[in-house]
Amino acid sequence: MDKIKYVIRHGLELSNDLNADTVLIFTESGSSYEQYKKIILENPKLVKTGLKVIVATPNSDTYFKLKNEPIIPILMNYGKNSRVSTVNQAMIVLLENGFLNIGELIVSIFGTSKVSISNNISVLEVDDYPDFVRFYNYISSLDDIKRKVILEALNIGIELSVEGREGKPVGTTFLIGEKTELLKMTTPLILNPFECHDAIIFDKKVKGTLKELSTIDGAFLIDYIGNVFGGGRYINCGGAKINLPHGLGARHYSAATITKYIDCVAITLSASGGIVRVFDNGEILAEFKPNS
Ligand SMILES: Nc1ncnc2c1ncn2[C@@H]1O[C@H](COP(=O)(O)OP(=O)(O)OP(=O)(O)O)[C@@H](O)[C@H]1O
Ligand SMILES: [Mn+2]
Repeated sequence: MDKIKYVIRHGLELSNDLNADTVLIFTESGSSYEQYKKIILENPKLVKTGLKVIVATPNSDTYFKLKNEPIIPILMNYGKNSRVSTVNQAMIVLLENGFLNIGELIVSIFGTSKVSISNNISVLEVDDYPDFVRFYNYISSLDDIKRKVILEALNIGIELSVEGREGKPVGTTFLIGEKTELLKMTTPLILNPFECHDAIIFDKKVKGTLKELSTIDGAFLIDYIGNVFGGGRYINCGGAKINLPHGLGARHYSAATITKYIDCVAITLSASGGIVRVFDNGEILAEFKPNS
């Protein structure tokens, strides 16, 4: 039996022994999933009834093939990330899409030719991610479109944290709220790159533009239905009593402050460390460390 099969069978046996709720398989080409199918054909008992099988791939062809399979496929750009940050990113994607619930136990498996069992199989508990759980509870209380806009901005922040720009780390701020209020509380540092453009955050071209423009100073303004209507905006409000951990500077204080003054959500990406933070009502609601 070739090495990948051992790793996957080992992962499935572990999920069985632990009575896991979910098995999360990572595959680029889809070959690990093919191996999984062969193994369960030979040992059907390895997949307990009710076990959720999720297959994550960065390859869109593989993703479309998986869509016809009796599993949950997810397309996520994890590239050459470390296994730990890939699993972290997958947890965020799965929680965002409601594929995982609080209290669940997950066994994640990377089928790979370079067998280093050490980081090919990991056991994760959703509750080990209190930030995710807190954020998950908050985000699931929002109406559908608002939730999707915030998650999309978060995704862009997380991808930017992993990718940087021209090989360098970037920092930026996304403010999601009511247009007139956000415009009132911010001033333009540059001519508005989104002026007279119909820019919707879900549009791939807009996502690319936001990533490209993340190198400029200031914040992006997005309304609750996803229109990106401002960029390079300076948050012009201070004086609120804000308590943040040491080491955070003006980007984070301004993001926290504006969420204290008006009803909006701020998402920051720190240029020093790549941590993505979500602010609501002057506090850090969640921190995501995609590169940890
Ligand atoms: N009031 C503000 N409104 C919008 N953007 C701001 C504001 N203050 C700072 N920034 C942005 O944050 C960038 C970094 O500033 P600073 O280093 O003080 O923040 P920080 O919280 O330490 O963030 P980082 O962790 O990214 O360094 C600035 O170059 C600017 O682009
Ligand atoms: Mn700084």
